[in-house]
Amino acid sequence: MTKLSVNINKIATLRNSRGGDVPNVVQFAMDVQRFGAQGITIHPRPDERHIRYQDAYDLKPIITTEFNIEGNPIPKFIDLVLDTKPTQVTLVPDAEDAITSNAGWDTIKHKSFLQEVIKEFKNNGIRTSIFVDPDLHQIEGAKETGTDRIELYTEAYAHQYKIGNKNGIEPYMECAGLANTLQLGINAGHDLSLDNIQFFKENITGLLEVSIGHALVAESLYLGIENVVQMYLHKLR
Ligand SMILES: CC(=O)[C@@H](O)[C@H](O)COP(=O)(O)O
Ligand SMILES: NCC(=O)COP(=O)(O)O
Repeated sequence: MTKLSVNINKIATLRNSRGGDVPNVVQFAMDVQRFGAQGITIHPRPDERHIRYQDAYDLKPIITTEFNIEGNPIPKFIDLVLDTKPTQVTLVPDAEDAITSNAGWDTIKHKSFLQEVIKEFKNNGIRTSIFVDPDLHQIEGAKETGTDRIELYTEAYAHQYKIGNKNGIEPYMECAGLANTLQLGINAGHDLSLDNIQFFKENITGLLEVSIGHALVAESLYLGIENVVQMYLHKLR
């Protein structure tokens, strides 16, 4: 079975755009779990433009499923993760000014750094995952870091699928095959959506978890808008 971890960054983006507490990210996380999601993902960024570090502390007590915190392991992030002890930490090499995550780790170049931080998280009972491009050398490098899992960066797959090229799945299938052989757990994320998720799932053996945020929130707006407009019209009769 593949677990669905809902990334709630975009809920925090909406909240922050007005100040105040609407929508409430803690309530949203509770509801999403009640609706069946098997995990909650957050990706606090250093500028706290969406999820704030305080959100991680507020969410921790209400998460009854799996709590996944993603981010670049700068000292402030490492402290947050060690303090809140999520189920899983996903290390992402994103630049401070990146609009969103745009590359996986160079697991060969950063091997000793990754080994060091992964060891610290694992010593504290936190499962580790590292964000990687679908490249066989990077999967081999990931194994050397000691990580429990990899998260396949699916932006390229999503793009190829959107333009009608289903062959875009092939590098992911090869990497998943190697990861399974190396006994690395497989997660995936970035730009996964209702359109492309089923084909990905059907072709990736051993897919343990997907984290989905941007498309899931946009789809929720589209799929919910008719109902909400009708509710307003009803009140205005
Ligand atoms: C690692 C990854 O692909 C996601 O965490 C994604 O980067 C979401 O982050 P933003 O919501 O800041 O775009
Ligand atoms: N790890 C990927 C993630 O959490 C969500 O990415 P996206 O669905 O917002 O692109």
